[in-house]
Amino acid sequence: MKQFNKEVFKDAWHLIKPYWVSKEKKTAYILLAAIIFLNLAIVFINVLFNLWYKEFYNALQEFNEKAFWIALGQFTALAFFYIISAVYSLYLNQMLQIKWRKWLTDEFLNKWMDKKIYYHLQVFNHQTDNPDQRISEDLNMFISQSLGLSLGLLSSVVTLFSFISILWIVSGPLHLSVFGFLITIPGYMVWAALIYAIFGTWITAVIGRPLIPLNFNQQRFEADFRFNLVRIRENSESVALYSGEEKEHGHLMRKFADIFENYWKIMVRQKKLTWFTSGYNQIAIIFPILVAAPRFFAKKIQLGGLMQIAQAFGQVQTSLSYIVNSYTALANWHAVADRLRTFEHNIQSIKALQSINNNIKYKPSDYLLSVKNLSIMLPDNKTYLIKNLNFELKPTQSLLIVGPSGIGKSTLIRTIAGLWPFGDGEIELPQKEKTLFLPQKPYLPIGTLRDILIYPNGDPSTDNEVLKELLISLNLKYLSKHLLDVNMWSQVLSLGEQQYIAFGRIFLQKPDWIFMDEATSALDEKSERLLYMRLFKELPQSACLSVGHRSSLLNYHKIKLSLLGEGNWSLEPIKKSDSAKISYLKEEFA
Ligand SMILES: Nc1ncnc2c1ncn2[C@@H]1O[C@H](COP(=O)(O)OP(=O)(O)OP(=O)(O)O)[C@@H](O)[C@H]1O
Repeated sequence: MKQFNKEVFKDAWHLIKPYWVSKEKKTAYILLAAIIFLNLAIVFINVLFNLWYKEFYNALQEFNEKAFWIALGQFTALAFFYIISAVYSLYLNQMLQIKWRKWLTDEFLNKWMDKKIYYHLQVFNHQTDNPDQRISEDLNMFISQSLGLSLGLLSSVVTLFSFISILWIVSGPLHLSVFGFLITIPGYMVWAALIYAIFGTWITAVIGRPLIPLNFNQQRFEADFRFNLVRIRENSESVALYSGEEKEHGHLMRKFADIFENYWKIMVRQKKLTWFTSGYNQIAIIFPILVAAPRFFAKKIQLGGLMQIAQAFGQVQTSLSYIVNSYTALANWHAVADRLRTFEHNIQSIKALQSINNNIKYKPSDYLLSVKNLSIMLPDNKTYLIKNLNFELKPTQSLLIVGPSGIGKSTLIRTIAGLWPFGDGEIELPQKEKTLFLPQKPYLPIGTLRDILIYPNGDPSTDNEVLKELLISLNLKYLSKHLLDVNMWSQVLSLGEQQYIAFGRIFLQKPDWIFMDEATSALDEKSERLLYMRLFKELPQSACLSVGHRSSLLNYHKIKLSLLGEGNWSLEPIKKSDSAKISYLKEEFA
């Protein structure tokens, strides 16, 4: 963790400021003003309570029943306003927190999603650990702590100054005789409170300081453990097939051992701290009475005065302790702000890398995909996957990219999609809405099959019957009954079924340009054939670019682009002999 310095506050200000100058600033300022007002009202009511203490206990001491009932009436009124202020101060505080959090979450999601940064964070190897934790927990903590700390400090400072003056007035001077000299300490209870609070909070800080890094680590270990559990859930089938339970169990318990060890240290430290703080708090009840007792027994103050002193002392000591203790909260707040700023910095450096690595020029085109002098490299910007590639693809045409594993076929598709920035050349590409990219493992968002089929560019008003018919035509009749069931479909459906669904998206969304990266690899050859035939029948005008290893794919494409390694490639029409079966297949389908 960094030391506290100007940079820390500058960083935090960077995170705080945007909301307070945003479109929502008016509501935010109104809420903040109301919360500050209510907090100050609470301090004021506490001051009135302090005066009340005097009246009430004096009435008791003097057996004055009338004054007793008047004091009870005053108490009821004060308590009434106190309760209203406390309830609305918390309510409005939470309202401001959630509004601020909503706004900031939206901002962070924008930054993370913008220009495919979430993807490039991984490609450029600028991984930020657990971005999910940063966007959910850290933002939440940052906002609640920023508000909590600043409002808490404000209340404590105002309380401190209000009660120090009261304590000064009610405590009176203390006359001491030291070695024959008469020493007078004016407002001696104020000094007693100061010494007590500073001594107490200093010891608390010494004992409690190691808790700061321990709590910081605990959060990290918990997030790590959770992440590993989620990975098993997402890969449950593979783990089950490998019967990897024992290994996974061992791995998870090793991760949990970090939590356990760290928590043990927290426990031990917390125990030491509780020994001290509970003693300190107990003594705080009796300490002011002890210190003020000599003046009470000397009949210089009444019972009411004694109770008033005790209460004012408590307020001064609590607010002082809060101020001194806030450094713990500040350290936590600092850690959270630091994590959020690192995340933002990483996003910024990705943007910078994106603008450095932008030698591939993308131009919009209506009628063709054109690749000119395209070279593609690995992220080291030295190793060529493809050198000076040139080809064109027009509507109705089909191109098949072939080559050994790891040669760069998917990377070419990524480059055409604008995801891979390492290289140079020129790509003319139809608009995004007219294209559909199908990866080998289709992405099925969590939701209904309806949501999945219309993802990403489908018409949201598509009739359910149309979607059911589509599923039936894809040999997925049994799924048509579950069109509106929410499920983690990517874990329920076989990979082949998922590839069928991905084709369903093509038939539904009818893109003019279809890019398929081994999109039929999990299907049997007959299914593959039927899907391609249906594609040519229903979307005769569309252009299709596929990547694949299977020779059967030659039947469905007119041009072959072979990647040969070290950047070399060849482009040739697919010979009739290669695709001899195609006319027969067409007939079969018709
Ligand atoms: N994010 C990345 N960082 C570094 N190297 C990468 C990254 N993604 C891919 N590569 C490398 O780029 C090369 C080409 O990968 P690509 O996925 O394009 O191969 P492919 O021809 O599609 O292989 P396959 O047929 O197995 O799918 C591989 O050597 C791979 O390791």
